[in-house]
Amino acid sequence: MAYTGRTLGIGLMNGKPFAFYLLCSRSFPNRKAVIRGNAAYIINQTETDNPYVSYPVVRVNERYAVVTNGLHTDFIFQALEWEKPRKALIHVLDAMDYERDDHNTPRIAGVVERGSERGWLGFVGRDGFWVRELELREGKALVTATYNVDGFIKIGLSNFSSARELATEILKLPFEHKIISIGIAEKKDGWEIEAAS
Ligand SMILES: NC(=O)c1ncn([C@@H]2O[C@H](COP(=O)(O)O)[C@@H](O)[C@H]2O)c1NC=O
Repeated sequence: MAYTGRTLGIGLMNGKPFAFYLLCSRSFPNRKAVIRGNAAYIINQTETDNPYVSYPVVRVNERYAVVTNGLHTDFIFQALEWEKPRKALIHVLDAMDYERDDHNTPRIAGVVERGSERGWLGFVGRDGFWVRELELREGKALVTATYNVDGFIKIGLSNFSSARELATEILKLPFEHKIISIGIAEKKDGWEIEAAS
């Protein structure tokens, strides 16, 4: 598979929604994930002027989990206080647009809802913009990425029963330049967030 860069997915396992993030990077491999309460952050550990390589990557509340490849995580999460996921993704991705870096790197985003078998993916690039509300299928992830994925692809996953197991499974996927994975899985009263590297 060609290099996908930042890659994320949403799906259903054992009847419960999940989401994941897979940080793949050629240029900034020295990163770490920090999980704090209801949020996770990607932190770049080398000196750089690039504004796109450290960011809030996950935010959850008792209803939604949001995962993205940039600062738009917080804006989408906040918009969910007054609008549904499809509208929140449309508004925020349209407002923030793609990254003004050397690659015109797209912004990507995923949202899942506790107790729901529907999920949402969004993408804004220089030449494309889409937001989809999707039916989640048992044992499958719907996956999009910054580079070389046309829309989204469907990937089958081995059974997992925790966010940690999900993060470990995701690291086994055949994507290039994998650095960190983050699993987000439904639990009794919210979401579990775990990272693996
Ligand atoms: N979110 C991230 O972790 C992230 N990592 C790298 N980028 C951007 O993508 C460019 C290419 O990075 P790479 O060669 O690692 O795929 C970087 O110069 C940077 O502007 C990112 N921006 C969006 O994906």
